[in-house]
Amino acid sequence: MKRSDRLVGITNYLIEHPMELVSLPSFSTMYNAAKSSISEDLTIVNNMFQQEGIGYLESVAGAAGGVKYIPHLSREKCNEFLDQLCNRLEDSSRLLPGGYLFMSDLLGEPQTVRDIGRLFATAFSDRDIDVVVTVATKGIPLAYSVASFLNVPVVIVRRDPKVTEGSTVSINYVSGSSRKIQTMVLPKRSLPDGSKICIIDDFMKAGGTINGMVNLLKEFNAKVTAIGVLAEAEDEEEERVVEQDQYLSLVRIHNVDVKNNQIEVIKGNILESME
Ligand SMILES: O=P(O)(O)OC[C@H]1C[C@H](OP(=O)(O)OP(=O)(O)O)[C@H](O)[C@@H]1O
Repeated sequence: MKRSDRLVGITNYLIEHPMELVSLPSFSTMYNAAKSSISEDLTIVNNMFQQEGIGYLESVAGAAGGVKYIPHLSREKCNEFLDQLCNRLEDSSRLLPGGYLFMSDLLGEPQTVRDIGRLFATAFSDRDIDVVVTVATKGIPLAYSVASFLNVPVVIVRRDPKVTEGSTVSINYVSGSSRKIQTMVLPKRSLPDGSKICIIDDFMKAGGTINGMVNLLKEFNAKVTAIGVLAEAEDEEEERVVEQDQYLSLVRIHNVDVKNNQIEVIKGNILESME
């Protein structure tokens, strides 16, 4: 097989299997090529990934070694995407009662959801994450996207117990959005003890929902190592229950002026977290 053909195959395989260790011998077998040729191929692919600003190959030495494709958007691509996101969201017709924003159209676009997942994975790929957790419903597509780039499973917290899920753990929390006591439920068998968790949600206002998930996960002796929200809104009435340095947001809803039907949407704090 020619090098040019191998490069197409190797590139596709790595992009399809982010964060997964692939040994050189397995590539040699896949493409019937010497390890030295594969090693040269991987150098070319790594250089191109970095030139394209889509990530890099991490080499793992030793007999059980190999390479991992680490999704990592360049700062330029992150800025470009966040600018587009802010422009699309800064549309006063999206404004909903209570300072909420209609975002379901974005959450229905596979390419937008993929880009959001890739951006969070860029910020979280160096954190030790076993599972991505979200709460039904609007956080679900984002959780799957982030999880696909981190190569980890998704666990979904419900707001009501289902007989089809076995014994469950539940906690009560106040979501600033509805200002009412709500319940969060997670089946006991959902998470191995001590799991390291990335929490993802679409929106954070008072932070009661995020905080609820943090408290629920304490019941599983889980460790929250990353929290990501697509959008955060400043909540005038409610004191934010999640500290600024505990979460990353892609965009921030700023200066909501319901009377004049105006909103300003600016970049969130995610870029500050990246070198
Ligand atoms: O920070 P808080 O003040 O708690 O609000 C953020 C919550 C509220 C809203 O969910 P809902 O629209 O209530 O529920 P769903 O996601 O099922 O649409 C959003 O998806 C976050 O989960």
